[in-house]
Amino acid sequence: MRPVRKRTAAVNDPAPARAAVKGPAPARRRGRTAVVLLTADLRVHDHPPLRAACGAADEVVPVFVRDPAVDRAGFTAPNRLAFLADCLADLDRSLRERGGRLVVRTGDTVAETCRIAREADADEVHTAAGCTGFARARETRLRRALEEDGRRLYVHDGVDSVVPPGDVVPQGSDHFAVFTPYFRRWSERPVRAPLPAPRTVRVPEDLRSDPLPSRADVPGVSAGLAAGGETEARRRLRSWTSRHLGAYEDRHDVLDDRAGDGTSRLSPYLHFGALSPVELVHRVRAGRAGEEAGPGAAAFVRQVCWRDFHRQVLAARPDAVREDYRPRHDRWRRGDEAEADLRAWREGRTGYPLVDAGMRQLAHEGWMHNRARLVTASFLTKTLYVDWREGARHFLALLADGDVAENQLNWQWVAGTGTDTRPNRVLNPVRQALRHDPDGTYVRRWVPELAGLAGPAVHEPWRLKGPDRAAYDYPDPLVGLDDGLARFRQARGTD
Ligand SMILES: Cc1cc2nc3c(=O)[nH]c(=O)nc-3n(C[C@H](O)[C@H](O)[C@H](O)COP(=O)(O)OP(=O)(O)OC[C@H]3O[C@@H](n4cnc5c(N)ncnc54)[C@H](O)[C@@H]3O)c2cc1C
Repeated sequence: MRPVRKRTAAVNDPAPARAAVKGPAPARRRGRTAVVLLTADLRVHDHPPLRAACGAADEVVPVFVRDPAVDRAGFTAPNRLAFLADCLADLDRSLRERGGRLVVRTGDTVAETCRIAREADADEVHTAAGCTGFARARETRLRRALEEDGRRLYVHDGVDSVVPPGDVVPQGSDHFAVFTPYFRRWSERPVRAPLPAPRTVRVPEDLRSDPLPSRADVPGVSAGLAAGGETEARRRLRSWTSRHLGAYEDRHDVLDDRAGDGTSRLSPYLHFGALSPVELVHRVRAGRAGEEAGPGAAAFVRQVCWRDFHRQVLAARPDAVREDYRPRHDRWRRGDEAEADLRAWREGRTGYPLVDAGMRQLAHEGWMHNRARLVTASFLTKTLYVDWREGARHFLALLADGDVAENQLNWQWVAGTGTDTRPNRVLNPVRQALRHDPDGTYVRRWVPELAGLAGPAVHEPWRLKGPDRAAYDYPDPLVGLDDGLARFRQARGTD
């Protein structure tokens, strides 16, 4: 029996439950049970594996496996564990509303999935395709193990991306290496219709489940971490798109987040699959009742495309998690001085208020505005000339949306080892601050020791002299911007 890779329909399909399928569609039989292995797809709406399993079987086992191998790979962090706990609790509630429940197991994902398939006497397992090397290797092992047991694995594409990696490729290559041509082709692709949540999910009664993890049991969580879960994701999607989407094109780079809504803050929900990117794009393109989707929607959808872009790069080049996508022969600074600079950057004490504000927002919320991510990452990799891997590791230790594809490839983009066509550009943190936080509100919020400095003066405290300067307990800049720039240009051989 061969495993089957399923594709949900790529086009608007009036009957989405009959999505296009590669290979034989399983016919529904009485008494039949299917397992749905959930990974980064913690939702009930627009869930192709769940819909397919509900369509094929009388009883369905939605299972999430807490796998120590994921921890060992170094990609778990308190903020994401807490957010995950929220997502699992919410998913369990949604399944219970539909007559079912979530089954949680702990152990090796492959062994546990096979065990539960045996216990439930399920002859098929449905799961979503992943884009990382880790996920793909796990899929291969699962397929083999299930085959040995006489069971069948269905892997569904298009669950955590709008366009699955590999579906849009340039001639003669397995992926796009530059965003703009990818975006053009991506935009031409019709997007399949989102699938409704199943009305009922019947789960066999006698299956054991470990207790659901709880956010309260996770130590070291950021005080300002958002609540996770599909219900919250859908609430946020509704309220943000109705009130702020229209202004996105103009406001997405505004750092002053007193209003807090220049961007959607949906990234952690997308990371855990609490929100479907397919549904997100549909909703945004559809606009408000009776209105055309405007430039805000177009700018937003373009941003969501970056997510798919990185996923298709990583699927083709799994080594880009750790290796330079485009090596620039960097000899990054190492040693005590570089370590001290890195520490100051992590702690938000570089002496550049915008950089420090971003780093402190990250520590407090487990999230950082995209513009601040760009500035803080450029400062580390270019002005301080410290290896992007160090910065990526720190971001992954804190970000609720910390995602191997998006984090590593954005870091590489900023460091100039990735897909940026201008790899040696350096963002000046003062100019960026004056442009994107002109009144200094963002900085004063996150660097309260400078709150006494009114207006844009907060961006350059080093201009103060004598006792005025001494009144502020805030460090001097780690390095002059001109010196940092000269060091970087020399290292890259562009001076
Ligand atoms: C150094 C660095 C590291 C980053 N690490 C991550 C990460 O680990 N996980 C992550 O999801 N994003 C990452 N990003 C991308 C981006 O900063 C976040 O997706 C965005 O800030 C999330 O906020 P939002 O949901 O309000 O975005 P919005 O502006 O509302 O955008 C909507 C969605 O589009 C997607 N998106 C927007 N910008 C990007 C981008 N540059 N790359 C990929 N997707 C994008 C996100 O899914 C986002 O939720 C990183 C960017 C940089 C520069």
